[in-house]
Amino acid sequence: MDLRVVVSACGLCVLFDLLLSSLLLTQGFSRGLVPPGLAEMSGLVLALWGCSWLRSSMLIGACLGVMCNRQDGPRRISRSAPAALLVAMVMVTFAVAALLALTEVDSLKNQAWEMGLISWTCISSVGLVLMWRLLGDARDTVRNMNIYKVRQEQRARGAESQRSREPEEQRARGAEKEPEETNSGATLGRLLCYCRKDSGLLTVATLFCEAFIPFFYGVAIDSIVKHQSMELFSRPVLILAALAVASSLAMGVRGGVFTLVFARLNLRLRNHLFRTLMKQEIGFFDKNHTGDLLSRLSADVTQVSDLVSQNLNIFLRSAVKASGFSVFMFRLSWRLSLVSLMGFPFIGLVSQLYGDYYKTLTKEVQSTLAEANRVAEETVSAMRTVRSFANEQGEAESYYSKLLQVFKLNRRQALAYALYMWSSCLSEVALELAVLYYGGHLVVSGQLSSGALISFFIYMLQLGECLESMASVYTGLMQGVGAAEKVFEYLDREPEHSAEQGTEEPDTCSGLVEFRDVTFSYPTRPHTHVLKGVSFTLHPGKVTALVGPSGGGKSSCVSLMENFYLPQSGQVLLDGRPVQSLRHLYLHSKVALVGQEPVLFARSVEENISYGLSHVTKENIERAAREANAHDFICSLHQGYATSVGEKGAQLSGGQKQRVAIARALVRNPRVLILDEATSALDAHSEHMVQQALMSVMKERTVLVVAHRLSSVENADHIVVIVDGRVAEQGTHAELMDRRQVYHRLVQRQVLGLEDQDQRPDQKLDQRPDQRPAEGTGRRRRESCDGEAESVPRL
Ligand SMILES: Nc1ncnc2c1ncn2[C@@H]1O[C@H](COP(=O)(O)OP(=O)(O)OP(=O)(O)O)[C@@H](O)[C@H]1O
Repeated sequence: MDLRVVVSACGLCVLFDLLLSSLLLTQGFSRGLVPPGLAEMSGLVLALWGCSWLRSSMLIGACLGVMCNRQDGPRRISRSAPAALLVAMVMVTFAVAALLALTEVDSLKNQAWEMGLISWTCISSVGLVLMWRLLGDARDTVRNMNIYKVRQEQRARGAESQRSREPEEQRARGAEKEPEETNSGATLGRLLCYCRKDSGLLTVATLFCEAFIPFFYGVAIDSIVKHQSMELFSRPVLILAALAVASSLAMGVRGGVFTLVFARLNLRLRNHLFRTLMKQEIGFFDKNHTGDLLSRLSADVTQVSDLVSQNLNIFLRSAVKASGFSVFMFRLSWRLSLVSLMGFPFIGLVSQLYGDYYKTLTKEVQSTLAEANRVAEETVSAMRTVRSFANEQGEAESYYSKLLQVFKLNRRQALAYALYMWSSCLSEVALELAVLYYGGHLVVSGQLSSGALISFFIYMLQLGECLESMASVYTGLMQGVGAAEKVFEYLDREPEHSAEQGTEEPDTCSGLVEFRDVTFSYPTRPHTHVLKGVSFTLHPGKVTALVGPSGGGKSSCVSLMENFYLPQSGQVLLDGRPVQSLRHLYLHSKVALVGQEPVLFARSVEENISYGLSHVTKENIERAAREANAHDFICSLHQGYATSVGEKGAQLSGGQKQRVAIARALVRNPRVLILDEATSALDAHSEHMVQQALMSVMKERTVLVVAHRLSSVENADHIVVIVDGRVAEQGTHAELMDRRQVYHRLVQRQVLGLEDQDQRPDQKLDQRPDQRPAEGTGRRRRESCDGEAESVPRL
């Protein structure tokens, strides 16, 4: 709302408050405070009138504050909202105390003006809180408009030049949307929506019969103290026994329901989150660490399900019980009820402050824990490298430092909890003493029986427990909301480039692939063009080889053919249709990739070969394995095709893994076969065998070979040389050799054996299977210190 409107509204409220309070006061006094004893109360009534001045000065001060400091003022007012709430609560409490004091003097009917002042004090105290909130949320729209215009002009005047000076990584980060400020209420609402399916189960949690127990305790005590009759006494005792049995039964049912709801919610959230992750574009996985994603999927989801199911259960039960107890309390004594209700808002305020603080801490704990998980995950998955560099101690230290950060946050949580417990216990005891004191006064003055006081006291203790549970639910839910906000962040994420958006599914596919003037940069480095206007064609039935120095952009071409990323300009076409317009399943049944670093799943050989296909016969699997020259070694494994290959295929040699990966591609009978250095891990004999086998399957297909070895390139029908993201030259082996340019130089270097000298030892280590990241694309290249991809002169 606009600042000026809110300030004007505040001014009107102040005026009205002062006028009405003064009117009520003067009317009361003009009656001359007739009833005996009421004159003693004049100080109290004057103090109530004084409250209106306090409220008015607070509001006037706040208005002046926001008007003088339009930028920061509302934010500061918003931050001081708990203090304003506290003042308002004190005023309401004071008004209720005044009401109780007046009841001691005369019937309330005879004190209408004083009652009016008390009611108005309560209403206007609530109004104070509302106006405070409005001031906190108010925005100076005129000023914002002006600032917006100035910024627009500045932007138009050459913000571009400044942009070009920004570091690239920073801009890449900026390209990601700024995380919007999250609203706990909205998150909670969404979480509750997830529990909607369990609403039937959750209502069972509201089963209770404890509300009647204290009442019958009072009846039993009165039957002895007042009536001194065993006959009257035994009836309530029997009822109490029956109630005890029923309430223990209800408690058991609630426990079971809670566990069931937790399991159902956990199942739904995890399933939904994993499916959403599967839909994300490959660039998302380049940007986010595996450890972070796994942390969301496991720790955060469990925490959310646990806290939500547990807290919902407690909240529902406590809310129903609390309303039952309140009814009984008001029936026993409305005055005592008012005294006990006076203290609860204060306890609630402490809980809210604690809950908000706890939510912030929880978010920090989650992020730090995710970082610790990432370190652990990275280390464990690269254990061979860690061992070979003898860096176990270093990794343990870096994991420990992350754990220490978590510990420090946990320590703050512990301190906050201790303070919270101390303050809430203190306020509870103060309240109990106040009720006991006032209750004693009522019993002594004959306004209440002793049995009713005992019943009331038990009700109040139980109501306190219920409200405490509800307050702890708030804290617990805030903790769950902190974790849920992170889970929802992923659940809400729409993939920038969805694999599922293609719809076309042509009946025939000849396998003609065209790159038309393709320019491309990775989402993590949006301003570095990896491919710059690349154009070439892959013809059906022909083998095309993509060669060039390392980091030139060969694998990036493969990624685009697989529709892992979208080019910034230009098109990649399959049979004249852009690959992103084709249906996901269709594209990947026609185009099969054997990656540079094939990743196998921790399943059997057979399951790995038939991966992603629902109906594939054993004969087809064996045929593909034979074509990939893998059948013999698979048969020699102890369980043949049923042998498990271990995590990422760790129980197979590099060459065996590559042959299983080739079989996995061939079993789909693809029109386009991409071999991205697919035979690089094979020894000379195996490579020859695989190539012989591939020769026959290549005949009717479009084949793209990304290779470094001369042997796998020279027989290709067409060779495309890619250097620094551009097509440097293309032609057959003979043509390119005749030209004596880039290709010729690359071949010469390999023939002369210079390649090995150019590779540093760490580069060779990079090729260790345990260090290789995901198949095909997720690879990050080695970089020299200045960030440029190095050009190792390989073919
Ligand atoms: N996922 C990625 N995110 C950001 N940059 C990447 C990514 N993958 C590769 N690159 C960069 O893109 C450039 C081209 O890499 P690409 O893998 O296409 O080269 P290549 O010719 O296949 O190299 P090699 O012969 O070593 O396999 C390199 O500079 C590399 O650092």
